[in-house]
Amino acid sequence: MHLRCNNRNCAHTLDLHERAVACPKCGDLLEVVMEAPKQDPAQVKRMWLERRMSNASADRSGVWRFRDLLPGPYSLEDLVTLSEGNTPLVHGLKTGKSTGLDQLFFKHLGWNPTGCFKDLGMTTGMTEAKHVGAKIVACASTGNTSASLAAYASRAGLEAHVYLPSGKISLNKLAQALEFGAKIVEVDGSFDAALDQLLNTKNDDIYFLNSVNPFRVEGQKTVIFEMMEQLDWRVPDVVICPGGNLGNSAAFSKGLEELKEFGFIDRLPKLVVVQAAGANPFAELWRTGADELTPTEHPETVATAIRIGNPRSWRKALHGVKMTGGFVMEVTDEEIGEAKALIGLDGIGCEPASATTLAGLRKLHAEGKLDRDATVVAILTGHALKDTDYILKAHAKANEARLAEVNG
Ligand SMILES: Cc1ncc(COP(=O)(O)O)c(C=O)c1O
Repeated sequence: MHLRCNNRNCAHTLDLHERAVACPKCGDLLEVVMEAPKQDPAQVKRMWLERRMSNASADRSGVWRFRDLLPGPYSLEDLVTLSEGNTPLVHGLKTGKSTGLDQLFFKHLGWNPTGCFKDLGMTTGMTEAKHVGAKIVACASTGNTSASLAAYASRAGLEAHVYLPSGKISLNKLAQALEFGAKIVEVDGSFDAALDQLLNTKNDDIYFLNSVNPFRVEGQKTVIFEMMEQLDWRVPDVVICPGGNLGNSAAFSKGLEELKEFGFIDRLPKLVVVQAAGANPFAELWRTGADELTPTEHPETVATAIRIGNPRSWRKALHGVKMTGGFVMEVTDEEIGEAKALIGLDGIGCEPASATTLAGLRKLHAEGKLDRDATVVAILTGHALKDTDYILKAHAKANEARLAEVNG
């Protein structure tokens, strides 16, 4: 197991535990090259299931339960875990009707310890940070990464610095970072400016934990393992997820590729990535077929978690979309709002960025592009309570409209 440059023309390799986020030769992102488990896939699947019955701390984690396909080995006592993962696949009822799908499932990653999918990559990233002796961990964030980093840093006994676009994140997420004891650095501008500022900080004591960190990707890919287990290893037709910095899409691609390569599954679901129309550089790249991504200079969307103009993991995500025969699309803020309301009425709820998935499916349904018999898994990335301001404003608006109707 080692690190390798993601640029296939470079393919420079490093030791697994070398402290680098980018390739020292060409600057591209790094990835962990995984080896096939020693046991055959059927045995490994059985072992993963058996661990669900165990009360050992490593097995209670819905990430570390899959440690046969994760970096390591770490001593199990050293894992920085909050029993993350173990999130359900929830059947979509009203949402299913609205998309004409009988087999629509939501994989709700918002039901993680800090209310967001970030915990899945943070447990692996923070474990590695501790392993290499880091003292300070840091990230730039649209809110959720900072909340997760702050929580896991506290567990690990490390100092957390979070770089946030000033006034541009949900207060609930800011409150979480404060609650978990992070040092907040406010940056004028967007998430992209915050990430640039952090990456230009010359402090060798800082260990970077944005999703470009290959160890974050490793934990995040276990979403695919858990989803496949929950579907009794019947491969769905479509996995659809929101796209911001594209860490998730990159991680899901890696998870799928490894499962296929190591003989756990024999085909791949289409990976569909949905962006908000005001922050859509990846959708534009897909539409135009360009070779390089052109960043969106002033990203704008109500889905603040994906208000990102320069997604760093676009090459990895593009590889996954192409490999699976999937595609990239965009939806408007209005479509996101309608979809979010429907997910709420299904008793599930999610934050605005997550609702891009249902918005995308509704759009595809309206265009006659969804097969009723398809099994579709929509990834919900954040909990409804992550952005209560959005909900209260939306309902105040709806109430005003109702009042206007009543008063003629
Ligand atoms: C709730 C939520 N959904 C989606 C995303 C986008 O994920 P990614 O950056 O991995 O594309 C984020 C990123 O912060 C998020 O917080």
